[in-house]
Amino acid sequence: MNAEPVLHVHPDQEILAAAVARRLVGRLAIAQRERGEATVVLTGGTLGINTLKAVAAEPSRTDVDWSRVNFWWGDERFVAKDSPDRNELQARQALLDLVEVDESRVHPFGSADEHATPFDAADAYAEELREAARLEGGDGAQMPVPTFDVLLLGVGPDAHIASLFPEMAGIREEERTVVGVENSPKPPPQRVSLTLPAINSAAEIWLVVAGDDKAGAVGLALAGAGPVQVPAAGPKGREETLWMLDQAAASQLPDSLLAGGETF
Ligand SMILES: O=C1O[C@H](COP(=O)(O)O)[C@@H](O)[C@H](O)[C@H]1O
Repeated sequence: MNAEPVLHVHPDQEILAAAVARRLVGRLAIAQRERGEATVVLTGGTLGINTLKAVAAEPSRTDVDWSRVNFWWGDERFVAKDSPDRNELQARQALLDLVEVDESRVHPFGSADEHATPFDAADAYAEELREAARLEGGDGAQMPVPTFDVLLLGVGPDAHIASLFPEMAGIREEERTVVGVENSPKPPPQRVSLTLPAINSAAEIWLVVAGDDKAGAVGLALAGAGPVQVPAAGPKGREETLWMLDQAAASQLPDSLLAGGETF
């Protein structure tokens, strides 16, 4: 059963990124103690990348054996492999290049150098996820994806998550685990994204959001809007759905919701 959303509000973006980083290190360390490995799904975006920089600066990061962390991505911009727009490149520069990762456990989306279209890249990623699920012995699971311990999501001012935009085909997808995206309202126009059912297979989903330009989207998502109009309303982790916000992003939430959350 999906957990009710949990709300944490931090004073500003910097403190928020540090809090997400500390929590992520702790969660990955626990998963490694329990299962010998840990799996995280990364997000791009300003706060997503700042969180990875905060992990690199976090003293407790040594609690995690980074060579036993599996890295996946929630979405990617369909551009050249060395484009600075790539979420993968930004994540590598922020964290993965600074810790000892095992490259066989790093799973970036294919790039525009490797695939003719974002739809081809989506098919290839779906196959990679299916194979990881098979190796885990999870063939009976509803979605052919491996166990995601933590899946990080940013939220756009239009309430998009990953590369699932309001009213577009991707957010309506119910069968596939990965979709190609064309005509994204946010540049670059071609993208690849996990679908909502794949996202919702994660044990814990953390929506990390900062800035008053996101406050309207956060307010609508937590007020119970529908995911087609407000994609950020859709994520529901199997064990936890955690919203980690700064005060600006939380500024349009009603007092009744804020009272049920934790303010730091
Ligand atoms: O393009 C993207 O945008 C979203 C949100 O980014 P932000 O800078 O507004 O926080 C991000 O979650 C996604 O991964 C990325 O591809």
